[in-house]
Amino acid sequence: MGMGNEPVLELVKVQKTYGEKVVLNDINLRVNKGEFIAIVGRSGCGKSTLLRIIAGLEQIQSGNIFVKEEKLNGRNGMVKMMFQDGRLLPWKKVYENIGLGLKTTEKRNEIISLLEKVGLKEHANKWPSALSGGQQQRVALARALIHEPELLLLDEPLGALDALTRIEMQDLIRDLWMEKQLTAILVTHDVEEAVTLANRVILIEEGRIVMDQPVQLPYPRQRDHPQFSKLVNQILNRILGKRENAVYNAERTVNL
Ligand SMILES: Nc1ncnc2c1ncn2[C@@H]1O[C@H](COP(=O)(O)OP(=O)(O)OP(=O)(O)O)[C@@H](O)[C@H]1O
Repeated sequence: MGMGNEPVLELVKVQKTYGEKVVLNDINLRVNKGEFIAIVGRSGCGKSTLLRIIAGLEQIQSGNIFVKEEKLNGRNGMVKMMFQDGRLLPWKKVYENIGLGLKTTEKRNEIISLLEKVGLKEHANKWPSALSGGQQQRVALARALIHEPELLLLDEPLGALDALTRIEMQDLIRDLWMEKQLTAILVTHDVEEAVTLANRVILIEEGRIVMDQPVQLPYPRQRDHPQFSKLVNQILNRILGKRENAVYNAERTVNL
């Protein structure tokens, strides 16, 4: 993976408030091309708000955001977001959902190729309601990728899926990230998922970045690798803070 020094995203002293409440405070973050960042933290710490800001869906009170060294000002075609619920249009067929916003003939081959890559070639002409939750998320992923975004934002995209489908989707996301040399930011509750996918795990606590942990294990990540569970443990213990005796049980799914 080529992770150069070319910045795709830069946040400088970003502050976000809702009324009196400071939701994000002095956020400084630089993401280089080809990186896969995972953002973790307790519920309500500001993860989704951060992603929505980067997507240009929320205003900030102070600071600056640059995408490809261009100042971000509202929504930007270079950034695409995928949500926990696929947000597919139920009255459009699968291939139409992927091609939303494109002219009918435009990118036809790319749509077909993406359908193949996400394993849905046979389902191109179906309605979204005929697909499983996991398949719908595959469509949502293809829909984000058809625009060849400079930055892919993933807001807990696998949160509603069963454990097995989740692992399959993690593999798919990793493969596409590698193949297309994507730059991605994933918000997740699942520390194991973060360590499976990311080259950096960022922890937010009460609106501040309190940890920026590189993950140097080779891909594909082996969940039974001692370094893997060690790192998962370390991050979980950091999140859990003062509870010193907290022991992570790898057999259990931990939701924060
Ligand atoms: N539109 C809004 N108006 C007021 N407060 C908001 C709004 N959106 C979010 N907040 C508050 O901002 C804080 C951060 O919310 P955010 O959704 O970013 O957290 P999160 O870390 O993504 O949580 P979760 O993991 O539960 O999704 C929370 O205290 C939340 O109540």
